[in-house]
Amino acid sequence: MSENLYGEEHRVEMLRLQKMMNNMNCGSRAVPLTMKDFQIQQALGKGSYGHVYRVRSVRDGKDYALKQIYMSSDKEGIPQSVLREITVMKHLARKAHPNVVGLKSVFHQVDNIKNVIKINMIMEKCDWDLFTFLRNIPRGIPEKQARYVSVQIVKGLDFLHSHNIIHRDLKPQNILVNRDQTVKLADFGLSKEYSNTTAFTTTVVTLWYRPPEVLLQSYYNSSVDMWSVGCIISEIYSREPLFAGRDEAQQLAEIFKKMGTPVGKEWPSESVISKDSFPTYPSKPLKQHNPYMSLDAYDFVQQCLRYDLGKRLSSRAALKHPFLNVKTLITKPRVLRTLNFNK
Ligand SMILES: Nc1ncnc2c1ncn2[C@@H]1O[C@H](COP(=O)(O)OP(=O)(O)OP(=O)(O)O)[C@@H](O)[C@H]1O
Ligand SMILES: [Mg+2]
Repeated sequence: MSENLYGEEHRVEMLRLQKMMNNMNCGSRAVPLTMKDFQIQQALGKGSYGHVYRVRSVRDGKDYALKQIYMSSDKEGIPQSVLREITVMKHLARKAHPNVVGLKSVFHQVDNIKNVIKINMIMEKCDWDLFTFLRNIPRGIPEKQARYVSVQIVKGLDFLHSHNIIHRDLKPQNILVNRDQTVKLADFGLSKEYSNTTAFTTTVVTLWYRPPEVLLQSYYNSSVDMWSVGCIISEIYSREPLFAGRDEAQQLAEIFKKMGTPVGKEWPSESVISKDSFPTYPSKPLKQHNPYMSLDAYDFVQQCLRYDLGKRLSSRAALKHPFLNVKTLITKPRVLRTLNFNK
Protein backbone atom coordinates (compact mmCIF):
# COMPACT_ATOMS: atom_id res chain seq x y z
CA MET A 1 0.00 0.00 0.00
CA SER A 2 1.37 3.42 -0.88
CA GLU A 3 1.74 6.21 1.69
CA ASN A 4 -0.89 8.34 -0.06
CA LEU A 5 -3.99 6.89 -1.59
CA TYR A 6 -5.90 8.38 -4.48
CA GLY A 7 -8.87 7.46 -6.69
CA GLU A 8 -10.02 3.88 -6.69
CA GLU A 9 -7.27 2.77 -4.35
CA HIS A 10 -8.33 5.47 -1.89
CA ARG A 11 -12.01 4.51 -2.11
CA VAL A 12 -11.21 0.84 -1.41
CA GLU A 13 -9.02 1.87 1.51
CA MET A 14 -11.80 4.06 2.96
CA LEU A 15 -14.27 1.16 2.73
CA ARG A 16 -11.77 -1.14 4.41
CA LEU A 17 -11.22 1.39 7.21
CA GLN A 18 -14.96 1.96 7.61
CA LYS A 19 -15.62 -1.79 7.84
CA MET A 20 -12.81 -2.21 10.32
CA MET A 21 -14.06 0.58 12.54
CA ASN A 22 -17.70 -0.39 12.40
CA ASN A 23 -16.64 -3.68 13.95
CA MET A 24 -14.58 -1.98 16.57
CA ASN A 25 -16.52 -1.51 19.76
CA CYS A 26 -14.15 -3.32 22.06
CA GLY A 27 -15.65 -5.00 25.06
CA SER A 28 -19.27 -3.94 24.51
CA ARG A 29 -21.56 -5.53 21.98
CA ALA A 30 -24.30 -2.91 22.58
CA VAL A 31 -25.10 0.13 20.41
CA PRO A 32 -21.87 1.45 18.80
CA LEU A 33 -20.43 4.53 20.46
CA THR A 34 -20.38 7.97 18.84
CA MET A 35 -19.06 11.38 19.94
CA LYS A 36 -22.53 12.06 21.41
CA ASP A 37 -21.63 9.55 24.11
CA PHE A 38 -18.72 11.69 25.38
CA GLN A 39 -18.14 15.17 26.77
CA ILE A 40 -14.68 16.62 26.20
CA GLN A 41 -13.23 17.77 29.56
CA GLN A 42 -9.57 18.72 29.12
CA ALA A 43 -6.63 18.44 26.69
CA LEU A 44 -4.14 15.76 27.73
CA GLY A 45 -1.59 15.84 24.93
CA LYS A 46 -0.80 16.61 21.35
CA GLY A 47 0.38 13.92 18.96
CA SER A 48 1.75 13.85 15.44
CA TYR A 49 -1.67 13.49 13.78
CA GLY A 50 -4.15 14.84 16.31
CA HIS A 51 -4.97 15.48 19.94
CA VAL A 52 -5.63 13.56 23.14
CA TYR A 53 -8.42 14.67 25.52
CA ARG A 54 -9.88 13.58 28.82
CA VAL A 55 -13.56 12.81 28.12
CA ARG A 56 -16.49 11.74 30.26
CA SER A 57 -18.84 9.06 29.04
CA VAL A 58 -22.50 10.02 29.33
CA ARG A 59 -23.31 6.30 29.33
CA ASP A 60 -21.30 5.18 32.37
CA GLY A 61 -20.11 8.52 33.87
CA LYS A 62 -16.46 7.35 33.73
CA ASP A 63 -13.46 9.27 32.40
CA TYR A 64 -11.58 8.05 29.32
CA ALA A 65 -8.84 9.34 27.06
CA LEU A 66 -9.92 10.24 23.54
CA LYS A 67 -7.27 10.32 20.84
CA GLN A 68 -8.57 12.16 17.79
CA ILE A 69 -6.70 11.77 14.56
CA TYR A 70 -7.59 14.14 11.72
CA MET A 71 -6.93 13.23 8.14
CA SER A 72 -7.73 14.86 4.87
CA SER A 73 -9.97 12.40 3.08
CA ASP A 74 -9.04 13.51 -0.43
CA LYS A 75 -5.53 14.94 -0.67
CA GLU A 76 -3.31 13.04 1.72
CA GLY A 77 -5.01 9.67 1.92
CA ILE A 78 -4.74 7.71 5.13
CA PRO A 79 -1.27 7.70 6.67
CA GLN A 80 -0.02 4.16 6.99
CA SER A 81 1.07 4.82 10.57
CA VAL A 82 -2.55 5.58 11.53
CA LEU A 83 -3.90 2.40 9.98
CA ARG A 84 -1.12 0.50 11.66
CA GLU A 85 -1.88 1.97 15.08
CA ILE A 86 -5.56 1.08 14.79
CA THR A 87 -4.85 -2.43 13.58
CA VAL A 88 -2.34 -3.10 16.35
CA MET A 89 -4.57 -1.66 19.07
CA LYS A 90 -7.56 -3.58 17.74
CA HIS A 91 -5.52 -6.76 17.85
CA LEU A 92 -4.34 -6.08 21.40
CA ALA A 93 -7.71 -4.88 22.72
CA ARG A 94 -8.93 -8.45 22.57
CA LYS A 95 -6.11 -9.62 24.83
CA ALA A 96 -5.98 -7.00 27.57
CA HIS A 97 -2.75 -6.73 29.58
CA PRO A 98 -2.46 -4.63 32.77
CA ASN A 99 0.65 -2.88 31.44
CA VAL A 100 -0.65 -1.99 27.99
CA VAL A 101 -3.19 0.81 27.63
CA GLY A 102 -6.66 -0.58 26.97
CA LEU A 103 -8.76 0.44 23.98
CA LYS A 104 -12.53 0.66 24.52
CA SER A 105 -13.68 1.71 21.10
CA VAL A 106 -12.69 3.17 17.73
CA PHE A 107 -15.16 5.06 15.58
CA HIS A 108 -14.88 7.69 12.91
CA GLN A 109 -16.65 10.80 11.66
CA VAL A 110 -16.55 12.03 8.07
CA ASP A 111 -16.93 15.73 7.26
CA ASN A 112 -17.82 15.70 3.55
CA ILE A 113 -17.79 19.49 3.30
CA LYS A 114 -14.27 19.92 4.67
CA ASN A 115 -13.17 16.54 3.26
CA VAL A 116 -11.88 15.53 6.65
CA ILE A 117 -12.04 12.18 8.36
CA LYS A 118 -11.69 12.11 12.13
CA ILE A 119 -10.78 8.85 13.84
CA ASN A 120 -11.74 8.66 17.51
CA MET A 121 -9.99 6.19 19.76
CA ILE A 122 -11.44 5.80 23.25
CA MET A 123 -8.81 4.49 25.65
CA GLU A 124 -8.53 4.01 29.36
CA LYS A 125 -7.33 7.29 30.87
CA CYS A 126 -4.13 7.43 32.87
CA ASP A 127 -2.98 10.17 35.23
CA TRP A 128 0.32 11.21 33.63
CA ASP A 129 2.93 10.15 31.14
CA LEU A 130 6.36 9.16 32.51
CA PHE A 131 7.99 12.30 31.06
CA THR A 132 5.60 14.57 33.01
CA PHE A 133 5.84 12.36 36.09
CA LEU A 134 9.67 12.40 36.22
CA ARG A 135 9.84 16.14 35.74
CA ASN A 136 7.31 16.91 38.46
CA ILE A 137 8.23 14.61 41.33
CA PRO A 138 9.97 16.68 44.00
CA ARG A 139 13.11 14.53 44.42
CA GLY A 140 14.84 11.41 43.06
CA ILE A 141 12.73 8.30 42.78
CA PRO A 142 13.17 5.73 45.62
CA GLU A 143 14.77 2.41 44.62
CA LYS A 144 11.63 0.35 45.25
CA GLN A 145 9.53 2.67 43.14
CA ALA A 146 12.11 2.71 40.31
CA ARG A 147 12.02 -1.09 40.22
CA TYR A 148 8.23 -1.19 40.41
CA VAL A 149 7.86 1.17 37.45
CA SER A 150 10.60 -0.65 35.49
CA VAL A 151 9.17 -4.15 35.95
CA GLN A 152 5.82 -2.97 34.59
CA ILE A 153 7.44 -1.42 31.52
CA VAL A 154 9.24 -4.71 30.81
CA LYS A 155 6.10 -6.80 31.47
CA GLY A 156 4.11 -4.67 29.01
CA LEU A 157 6.90 -4.97 26.47
CA ASP A 158 7.22 -8.72 26.95
CA PHE A 159 3.49 -8.97 26.23
CA LEU A 160 3.96 -7.00 22.99
CA HIS A 161 7.00 -9.02 21.95
CA SER A 162 5.25 -12.29 22.71
CA HIS A 163 2.56 -11.14 20.26
CA ASN A 164 5.19 -10.40 17.62
CA ILE A 165 4.88 -6.66 18.04
CA ILE A 166 7.87 -4.33 18.25
CA HIS A 167 6.91 -1.00 19.81
CA ARG A 168 9.79 0.93 18.13
CA ASP A 169 8.89 4.26 19.73
CA LEU A 170 9.36 3.62 23.43
CA LYS A 171 10.06 6.88 25.24
CA PRO A 172 8.83 8.45 28.51
CA GLN A 173 6.03 10.33 26.67
CA ASN A 174 4.62 7.01 25.45
CA ILE A 175 4.60 5.36 28.89
CA LEU A 176 1.62 6.24 31.07
CA VAL A 177 1.64 6.26 34.89
CA ASN A 178 -1.25 6.22 37.34
CA ARG A 179 -1.49 7.49 40.91
CA ASP A 180 -1.50 3.87 42.15
CA GLN A 181 1.77 3.51 40.21
CA THR A 182 0.45 1.18 37.58
CA VAL A 183 2.30 1.74 34.33
CA LYS A 184 0.92 1.23 30.82
CA LEU A 185 2.62 1.30 27.44
CA ALA A 186 0.83 3.53 24.94
CA ASP A 187 1.07 4.81 21.40
CA PHE A 188 1.62 1.96 19.03
CA GLY A 189 1.62 4.42 16.14
CA LEU A 190 4.94 3.13 14.94
CA SER A 191 4.81 -0.43 16.11
CA LYS A 192 4.62 -3.17 13.55
CA GLU A 193 3.89 -6.82 13.65
CA TYR A 194 6.96 -8.84 12.88
CA SER A 195 8.08 -12.39 12.60
CA ASN A 196 11.27 -13.60 14.23
CA THR A 197 12.89 -14.08 10.86
CA THR A 198 12.13 -10.62 9.48
CA ALA A 199 14.37 -7.59 9.83
CA PHE A 200 13.31 -4.05 9.02
CA THR A 201 15.33 -1.12 7.82
CA THR A 202 12.94 1.84 8.23
CA THR A 203 14.17 4.34 10.83
CA VAL A 204 11.41 5.02 13.31
CA VAL A 205 12.55 5.17 16.92
CA THR A 206 12.70 8.64 18.48
CA LEU A 207 16.31 9.88 18.51
CA TRP A 208 17.34 9.80 22.21
CA TYR A 209 16.06 6.26 22.71
CA ARG A 210 17.24 5.00 19.34
CA PRO A 211 19.82 2.16 19.29
CA PRO A 212 23.04 2.34 17.21
CA GLU A 213 21.90 -0.33 14.72
CA VAL A 214 18.94 1.90 13.75
CA LEU A 215 21.07 5.07 13.65
CA LEU A 216 23.61 3.18 11.53
CA GLN A 217 20.81 2.03 9.20
CA SER A 218 21.48 -1.62 9.82
CA TYR A 219 19.10 -4.53 10.48
CA TYR A 220 17.25 -4.56 13.76
CA ASN A 221 14.76 -6.69 15.65
CA SER A 222 12.70 -6.56 18.86
CA SER A 223 15.89 -5.85 20.85
CA VAL A 224 15.48 -2.26 19.58
CA ASP A 225 12.90 -1.81 22.38
CA MET A 226 15.28 -3.13 25.05
CA TRP A 227 17.85 -0.46 24.14
CA SER A 228 15.08 2.12 24.69
CA VAL A 229 14.22 0.44 28.03
CA GLY A 230 17.87 0.81 29.14
CA CYS A 231 17.82 4.53 28.29
CA ILE A 232 14.46 5.01 30.03
CA ILE A 233 15.51 3.22 33.24
CA SER A 234 18.63 5.37 33.46
CA GLU A 235 16.37 8.42 33.05
CA ILE A 236 14.01 7.18 35.77
CA TYR A 237 16.91 7.50 38.23
CA SER A 238 18.60 10.66 36.92
CA ARG A 239 15.54 12.42 35.50
CA GLU A 240 17.54 13.42 32.43
CA PRO A 241 18.14 11.57 29.16
CA LEU A 242 21.26 9.38 29.03
CA PHE A 243 22.05 10.16 25.38
CA ALA A 244 20.60 13.45 24.12
CA GLY A 245 21.86 14.09 20.57
CA ARG A 246 20.45 16.81 18.35
CA ASP A 247 20.77 14.81 15.15
CA GLU A 248 21.64 11.25 14.15
CA ALA A 249 25.42 11.77 13.94
CA GLN A 250 25.51 13.55 17.27
CA GLN A 251 23.31 10.88 18.83
CA LEU A 252 25.79 8.19 17.75
CA ALA A 253 28.70 10.28 19.04
CA GLU A 254 26.92 10.71 22.42
CA ILE A 255 26.44 6.93 22.70
CA PHE A 256 30.03 6.11 21.66
CA LYS A 257 31.55 8.71 24.01
CA LYS A 258 29.75 7.12 26.95
CA MET A 259 29.62 3.43 26.05
CA GLY A 260 32.79 3.26 23.92
CA THR A 261 33.00 3.04 20.12
CA PRO A 262 31.89 -0.44 18.98
CA VAL A 263 34.79 -2.79 18.33
CA GLY A 264 35.18 -5.65 15.84
CA LYS A 265 31.88 -7.38 15.06
CA GLU A 266 29.96 -4.95 17.30
CA TRP A 267 29.94 -2.58 14.33
CA PRO A 268 26.98 -3.79 12.22
CA SER A 269 28.29 -5.40 9.04
CA GLU A 270 25.38 -4.05 6.93
CA SER A 271 25.96 -0.47 8.06
CA VAL A 272 26.47 1.99 5.22
CA ILE A 273 28.39 4.27 7.62
CA SER A 274 32.05 3.45 8.14
CA LYS A 275 33.55 2.91 11.58
CA ASP A 276 36.33 5.33 10.58
CA SER A 277 33.79 8.18 10.62
CA PHE A 278 34.02 8.17 14.43
CA PRO A 279 36.93 8.52 16.86
CA THR A 280 37.70 5.44 18.96
CA TYR A 281 36.33 6.22 22.42
CA PRO A 282 37.01 3.81 25.31
CA SER A 283 33.98 2.49 27.21
CA LYS A 284 33.39 4.07 30.62
CA PRO A 285 31.41 2.68 33.56
CA LEU A 286 27.77 3.78 33.52
CA LYS A 287 28.24 5.15 37.04
CA GLN A 288 30.29 8.02 35.61
CA HIS A 289 27.32 9.18 33.53
CA ASN A 290 24.56 8.49 36.02
CA PRO A 291 25.58 8.32 39.70
CA TYR A 292 22.05 7.65 41.04
CA MET A 293 21.43 4.00 40.24
CA SER A 294 21.63 0.85 42.40
CA LEU A 295 24.16 -1.90 41.55
CA ASP A 296 21.40 -4.13 40.15
CA ALA A 297 20.13 -1.26 38.01
CA TYR A 298 23.63 -0.59 36.60
CA ASP A 299 24.01 -4.21 35.60
CA PHE A 300 20.52 -4.30 34.09
CA VAL A 301 20.92 -1.11 32.05
CA GLN A 302 24.40 -2.15 30.91
CA GLN A 303 22.90 -5.38 29.53
CA CYS A 304 20.17 -3.44 27.71
CA LEU A 305 22.81 -1.23 26.10
CA ARG A 306 24.87 -4.01 24.48
CA TYR A 307 25.82 -3.28 20.87
CA ASP A 308 25.59 -6.97 19.90
CA LEU A 309 21.85 -7.63 19.46
CA GLY A 310 22.34 -11.29 20.41
CA LYS A 311 23.90 -10.30 23.73
CA ARG A 312 21.37 -7.57 24.57
CA LEU A 313 18.88 -8.62 27.26
CA SER A 314 15.55 -9.83 25.83
CA SER A 315 12.30 -8.76 27.54
CA ARG A 316 11.80 -12.34 28.78
CA ALA A 317 15.33 -12.63 30.19
CA ALA A 318 15.00 -9.13 31.67
CA LEU A 319 12.13 -10.28 33.89
CA LYS A 320 14.48 -12.83 35.50
CA HIS A 321 17.24 -10.27 36.20
CA PRO A 322 17.77 -9.48 39.93
CA PHE A 323 16.82 -5.82 39.26
CA LEU A 324 13.28 -6.92 38.43
CA ASN A 325 13.19 -9.87 40.79
CA VAL A 326 9.58 -10.11 41.99
CA LYS A 327 10.61 -10.90 45.58
CA THR A 328 11.91 -7.37 46.00
CA LEU A 329 8.65 -6.00 44.64
CA ILE A 330 6.12 -7.79 46.82
CA THR A 331 5.15 -4.66 48.75
CA LYS A 332 3.46 -2.21 46.44
CA PRO A 333 4.96 1.28 46.85
CA ARG A 334 2.74 3.90 48.42
CA VAL A 335 -0.05 5.44 46.39
CA LEU A 336 0.88 8.85 45.02
CA ARG A 337 -2.06 10.67 46.58
CA THR A 338 -0.07 13.74 47.44
CA LEU A 339 1.11 14.43 43.92
CA ASN A 340 -1.09 16.96 42.27
CA PHE A 341 0.20 18.27 39.00
CA ASN A 342 -1.31 18.54 35.61
CA LYS A 343 0.51 18.19 32.34
N1 LIG B 1 -4.65 7.05 27.69
C1 LIG B 1 -4.07 8.22 28.02
N2 LIG B 1 -4.23 8.76 29.25
C2 LIG B 1 -3.63 9.92 29.58
N3 LIG B 1 -2.84 10.64 28.74
C3 LIG B 1 -2.65 10.17 27.50
C4 LIG B 1 -3.23 8.94 27.07
N4 LIG B 1 -2.85 8.70 25.79
C5 LIG B 1 -2.05 9.74 25.45
N5 LIG B 1 -1.93 10.62 26.46
C6 LIG B 1 -1.12 11.86 26.43
O1 LIG B 1 -1.11 12.39 25.11
C7 LIG B 1 0.24 12.39 24.58
C8 LIG B 1 0.22 12.08 23.08
O2 LIG B 1 -0.40 10.81 22.89
P1 LIG B 1 0.18 9.77 21.85
O3 LIG B 1 1.61 9.48 22.20
O4 LIG B 1 -0.73 8.60 21.81
O5 LIG B 1 0.10 10.61 20.50
P2 LIG B 1 1.04 10.52 19.22
O6 LIG B 1 0.34 11.15 18.08
O7 LIG B 1 1.41 9.13 19.00
O8 LIG B 1 2.31 11.31 19.60
P3 LIG B 1 3.76 11.09 19.02
O9 LIG B 1 3.67 10.38 17.71
O10 LIG B 1 4.29 12.48 18.91
O11 LIG B 1 4.46 10.25 20.06
C9 LIG B 1 1.01 11.37 25.44
O12 LIG B 1 2.40 11.67 25.50
C10 LIG B 1 0.33 11.55 26.80
O13 LIG B 1 0.85 12.67 27.48
MG1 LIG C 1 3.32 9.55 21.53
